[in-house]
Amino acid sequence: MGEKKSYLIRVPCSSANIGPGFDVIGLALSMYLELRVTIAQPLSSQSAALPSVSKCLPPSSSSASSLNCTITYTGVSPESIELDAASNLLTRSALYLLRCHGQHSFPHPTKVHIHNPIPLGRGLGSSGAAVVAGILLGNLALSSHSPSLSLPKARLLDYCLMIERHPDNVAAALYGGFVGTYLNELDPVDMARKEIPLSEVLPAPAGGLDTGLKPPEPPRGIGHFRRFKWAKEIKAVAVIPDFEVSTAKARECLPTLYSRPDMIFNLQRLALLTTALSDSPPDPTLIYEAMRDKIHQPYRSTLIPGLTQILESVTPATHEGLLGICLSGAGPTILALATGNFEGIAEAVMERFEREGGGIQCC
Ligand SMILES: Nc1ncnc2c1ncn2[C@@H]1O[C@H](COP(=O)(O)OP(=O)(O)OP(=O)(O)O)[C@@H](O)[C@H]1O
Ligand SMILES: N[C@@H](CCO)C(=O)O
Repeated sequence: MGEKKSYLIRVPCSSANIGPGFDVIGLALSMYLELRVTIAQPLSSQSAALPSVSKCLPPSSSSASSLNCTITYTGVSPESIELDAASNLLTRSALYLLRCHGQHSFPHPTKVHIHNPIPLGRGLGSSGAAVVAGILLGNLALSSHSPSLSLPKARLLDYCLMIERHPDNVAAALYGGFVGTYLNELDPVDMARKEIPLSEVLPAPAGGLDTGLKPPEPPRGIGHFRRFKWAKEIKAVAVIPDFEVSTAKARECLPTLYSRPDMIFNLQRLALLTTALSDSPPDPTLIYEAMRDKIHQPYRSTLIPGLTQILESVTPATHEGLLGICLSGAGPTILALATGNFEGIAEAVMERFEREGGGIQCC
């Protein structure tokens, strides 16, 4: 084993759905999960041209080495983040990719410092960012052994989609920008492979060398994305309530069947929304209407006190600069798109959370 090389992996948080685009639309925002990674290089690959990294941040907490990988962490909710590589979502995602390629642990020694400002379980794609960062880490570890093994982004998206099974957050996190996504209709064999229980793709904890088992590889081309244009005047304001809503719970409260009028309501708006958000100057009347939704927000209001009142009362007519407003991802964060008056809009949402939501504070 020769020298060590350092790398920086930076993945944005994201807001999914943007109203009517449930499981379709993702918007990357400017808050980043960062990994500072040091991997020992086999002598044969020392000459490979790879990104460099600046100094690591001082760790707040660290783990003993597991599966050849030591994790340190700074950022939000340190008490909720596993520091054992066999249990941490990020390193388990990396191990999934490595094990599909016959490597059962990280190159010895691998050090990963995670700096995470993305609040967990608030609808800002923390898990999507963690999965994308983990798959990028796995790809880095794989290519450190043999640069020719490095996988293209489209294939990395397949790996991400085996773990986080809706494409909106992971596509925005992996590619950046404002994206539309779909899942392909796969042939029956590949479809069955895609539906393999998550516990088999990502066992928790991930076993050590002794498991010897190869996990199910992703079918090729599970999902596809397209980046849309975004009008430069439009900025995002995220109001983050001080409580968590797990995405799993927020999906359980949705119906399995929808009425034709509700589906048509969403399709009509979604068809206009992506263009409306690229138009300069933006049209508040069109965007506010195009961000309305009938297939997830009304059901999620049971988990998020005050949601309905906020969406109905904070409008372009009442708040100058506002274009549209929606639940961010599975919530509870509220996402407002605006051209100005950002603080006034944020204060109005916070005030209504406190009043209508029985004293909910925002952080
Ligand atoms: N950096 C991280 N390291 C380890 N685990 C993480 C990390 N980020 C998120 N997680 C895991 O993901 C969970 C949150 O995922 P969840 O899908 O419920 O919400 P979210 O991704 O923040 O919101 P949304 O999917 O609505 O945008 C956390 O409770 C934690 O278990
Ligand atoms: N589209 C997903 C995003 C959250 O991860 C949902 O709303 O459940």
